[in-house]
Amino acid sequence: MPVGKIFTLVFLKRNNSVLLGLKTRGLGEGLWNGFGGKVEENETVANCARREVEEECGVIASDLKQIGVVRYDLDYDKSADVVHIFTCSKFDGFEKPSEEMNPIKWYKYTDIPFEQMWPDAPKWYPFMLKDKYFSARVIYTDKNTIKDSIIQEFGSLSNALKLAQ
Ligand SMILES: CNc1ncnc2c1ncn2[C@@H]1O[C@H](COP(=O)(O)OP(=O)(O)OP(=O)(O)O)[C@@H](O)[C@H]1O
Repeated sequence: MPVGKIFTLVFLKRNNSVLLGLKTRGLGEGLWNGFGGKVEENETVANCARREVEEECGVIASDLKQIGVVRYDLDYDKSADVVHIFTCSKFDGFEKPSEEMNPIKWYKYTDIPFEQMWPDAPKWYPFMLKDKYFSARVIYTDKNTIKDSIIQEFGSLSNALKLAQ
């Protein structure tokens, strides 16, 4: 399947909590998620991650670390979307809601609202929360139904990223 859209998704971390926002519009509306969006033309993946965090929750990320990638094979539109996953535990400024993510809330790692999130989140969040390099592949038959998924942990980012190609 050819790769279609490329996204970033960033998780800010503090004291065993992760910052999530409720998406107010578009893709994933009404679901809690990290901060991110489509990589624009002539933009690196890391720059997109930094830009989206600032746009969506007002902080400047200073130690963004890519830890994995999730590849979505969408049977219904015959393309694969790729989401590059980052964590960040140092940032400047105070987090605040935005037009796209409102409200925002720090969730304890043990208290993540999976019932109001994308259905694949529980499969790979455990790796993200522990900052383990991973890649995940999720096959959707329609927008709400996962046909199959494979998650693998890696010793290095470069190996984890092979799935994104
Ligand atoms: C089955 N497919 C998918 N499953 C789970 N999550 C998906 C996804 N496809 C996209 N995502 C998430 O959606 C976020 C923002 O997407 P989105 O609002 O479209 O990006 P962006 O802010 O650039 O949009 P605007 O053009 O500004 O509205 C993006 O970080 C990513 O976490």
